[in-house]
Amino acid sequence: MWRRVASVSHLTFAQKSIVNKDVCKLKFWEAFSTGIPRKEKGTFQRDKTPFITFVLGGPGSGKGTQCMKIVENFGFTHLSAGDILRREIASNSADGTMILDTIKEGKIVPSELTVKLIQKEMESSDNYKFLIDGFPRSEDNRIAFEQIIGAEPDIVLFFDCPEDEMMKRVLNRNQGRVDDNIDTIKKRLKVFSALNLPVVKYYLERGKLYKINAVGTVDEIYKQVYPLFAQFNFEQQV
Ligand SMILES: Nc1ncnc2c1ncn2[C@@H]1O[C@H](COP(=O)(O)OP(=O)(O)OP(=O)(O)O)[C@@H](O)[C@H]1O
Ligand SMILES: O=c1ccn([C@@H]2O[C@H](COP(=O)(O)O)[C@@H](O)[C@H]2O)c(=O)[nH]1
Ligand SMILES: [Mg+2]
Repeated sequence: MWRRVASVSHLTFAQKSIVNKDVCKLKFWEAFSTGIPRKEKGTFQRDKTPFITFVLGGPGSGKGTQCMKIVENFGFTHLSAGDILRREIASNSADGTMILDTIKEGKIVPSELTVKLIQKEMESSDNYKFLIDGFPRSEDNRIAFEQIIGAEPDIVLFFDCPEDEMMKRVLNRNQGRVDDNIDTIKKRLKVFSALNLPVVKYYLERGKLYKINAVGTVDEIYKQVYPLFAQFNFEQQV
C-alpha cells in the first residue's frame, strides 16, 4: 500500500536538479513504506510522488492567508509549522513549556522536534501535495528536514513584505497569539532577517524560489500565486 511508483506528472515542470530531487524523494518514500503500521486510508494518492512547497516570509507577510486560497483551489494539505507547535503546546506534551517559552521569545524551536512533528502530519495525511508554511526558518531547519524526511521542496514561495506592513498586520491580527505584541514582533523580525533570509537565498540560488510581492489586497497577491500552481495541472484543480 505505501509504495513509491514512478509518477512523474509534475516533474516536467520541475526547474533544476531533477535527478538529485528524485534521489531524495526515494528516501522520503522509503521512510513512509518502512514505518510504523498505519491505518488504511484512501491510498490512491499515495501512489504519487509528494509535491512539497515551502512557504516563507516574515511574520504577518500573509503566508497563512494565501495558503488557505491555495488549499481551496489546488487541494493541498496546509501544514503551518507555527500551528503545529501551538497544537503541541495545547496538548500539554512534554515539550509544550519549552515551545511556549521559545515562541514568546520569537526564537526557533529545535529543528529535530519541529521536523518530527511535520513528519507525523505528512505521514498521517492521505494527500501528496503539501504546503509547509513558516518552515524552514533557518539553515539548521532546512538541513534537518532534508536529513530526516529525505526530501527537498519542489518549489519555495517567498512573500516579500516591508517590515512596517508586517508589523501593522500582526498587531491587528487579534487572534490572541502570545507572540503578537510589539516586543516579540521586533524579536521575530530580527530572527527572520538573520536566520530565515539565508534560507530564501539558498533556494534562490537553486532556482526554486518564487518571490511574491506581498503588498496589496489578498486577491491582488493571490493573482501572482495562482499561476505558479496552475502550471502543474494538479488533478484537483478547480
Ligand atoms: N494582503 C493583505 N492585506 C492586509 N492584511 C492582510 C493581507 N494578508 C493577510 N492579512 C492579514 O494580516 C494578518 C497576518 O496574516 P497571516 O496570518 O496570513 O500572516 P502569516 O505570514 O501567516 O503570519 P505569521 O508568520 O505570523 O503566522 C492577518 O490578520 C491577515 O488577515
Ligand atoms: O518552524 C518553525 C515555525 C515556527 N516556530 C515558532 O513559532 C512562532 C510562530 O510561527 P508562525 O509561523 O508565525 O505561526 C515563531 O516565531 C517561532 O517561535 C519555530 O520555532 N519553528
Ligand atoms: Mg501564519
